[in-house]
Amino acid sequence: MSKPPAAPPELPGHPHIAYRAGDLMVEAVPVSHLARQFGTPLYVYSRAAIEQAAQDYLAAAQGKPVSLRYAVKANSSLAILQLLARLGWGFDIVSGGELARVLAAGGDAGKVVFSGVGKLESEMRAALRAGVQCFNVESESELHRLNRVAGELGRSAPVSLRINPEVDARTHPYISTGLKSSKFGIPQGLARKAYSDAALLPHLRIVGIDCHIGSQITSLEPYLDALDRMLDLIRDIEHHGIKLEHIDLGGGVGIRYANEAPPTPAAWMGALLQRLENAGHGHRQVMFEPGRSVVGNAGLLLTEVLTLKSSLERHFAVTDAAMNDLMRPALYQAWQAIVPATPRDGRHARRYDVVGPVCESGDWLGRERDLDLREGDLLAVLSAGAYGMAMASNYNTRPRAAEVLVDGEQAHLIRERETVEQLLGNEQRLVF
Ligand SMILES: Cc1ncc(COP(=O)(O)O)c(C=O)c1O
Ligand SMILES: N[C@@H](CCCC[NH3+])C(=O)O
Repeated sequence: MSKPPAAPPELPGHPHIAYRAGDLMVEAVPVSHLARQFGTPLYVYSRAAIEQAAQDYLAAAQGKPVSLRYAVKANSSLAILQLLARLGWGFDIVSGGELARVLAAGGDAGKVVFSGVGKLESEMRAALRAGVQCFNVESESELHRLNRVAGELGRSAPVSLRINPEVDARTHPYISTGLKSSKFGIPQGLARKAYSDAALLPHLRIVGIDCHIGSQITSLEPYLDALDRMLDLIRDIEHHGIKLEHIDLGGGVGIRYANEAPPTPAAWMGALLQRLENAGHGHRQVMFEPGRSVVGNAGLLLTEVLTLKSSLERHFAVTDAAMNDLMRPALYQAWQAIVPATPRDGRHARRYDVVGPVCESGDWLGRERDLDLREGDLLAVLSAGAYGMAMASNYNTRPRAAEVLVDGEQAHLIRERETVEQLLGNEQRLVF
């Protein structure tokens, strides 16, 4: 007698991604259909999940002096930027390339903040010409450079200074940005001098203050600590006659990859706004730059199992997706759920390392995962909507994956799979 199939896993924290009748579905589309139609590896996003996450933030901001600026670096696909622009979001960019994407997606330059620790003069010029809302400036040197570039263009550059509040965000060290040892921002102790200097530069207009302490933060305390430090600084700076129109508190809340229980955008934003109000700053314009929490759990990476093999010690499932497609596991030892598109009955389950074909021992997507697999099966790496495709590379001359946006029963190809010809086409051969 055959064993009844095991119940498919629940996928908490992944709205619009669920098993139905034994198949993993994104909205109304089984991912197995997508693999057949578009091939693998394939990034798949749910439009409804993105819009729901974006609406959760908008609802939390409703009626409050809050501006939302999506961090383009999390997922910069034009179609996704379009969805957010249509909902009225502005954007947080870190390069001229991201500015070009925002403009191509119909984003409003007047709602763009330009972050980043090393802006090129050409990027400054492009941003000034486009009329961005402000530059988040990270050093004295950048203040002077921006002042000169703005002067040459006959413009005035709106600036907010990014301060390093020196709090431990208690996240992965590579994605902590507010530590004393971090390259980001102006140290707290030098902030007042930087503001006084900026006030004297004729082509700059001070509009705000900014901080960002890191990403994938799942508790409120580090944000509240950072806010308290920023409020102390604001008092000090304003006491010296400099007016600040807005305070930018950086990226959004963390997401559920495994068992994390991050606050909802409403709870998170509510706590920060409450703190501001209690400190007598309730009137102040506040900006947030969420990325991961808008798109992270709205996307998955679909991959086919190419080969099953075993060593004396371990079982390996070699997939057609690799670290060049999804870098987070290799770079941060990040854990992301890996689930089958069509679960089997579990009788042949083994503990697998799910690895890619790239020639690096660090090329793994997940380690020690209990899966019942055959070659040719499809797996989905969940929570891959943020910092997935955006960080993909061509290492090993592997073309980057295609991307599909599911909308109800429809699947729209929003980026074609790269071809090897395209990759080679960028290069020049030597002529002997
Ligand atoms: C300056 C800045 N703003 C916003 C973000 C987005 O953060 P998250 O994706 O955690 O919301 C980042 C990334 O950490 C960032 O560096
Ligand atoms: N790439 C990181 C987040 C980077 C945040 C940018 N400051 C991640 O995947 O978690």
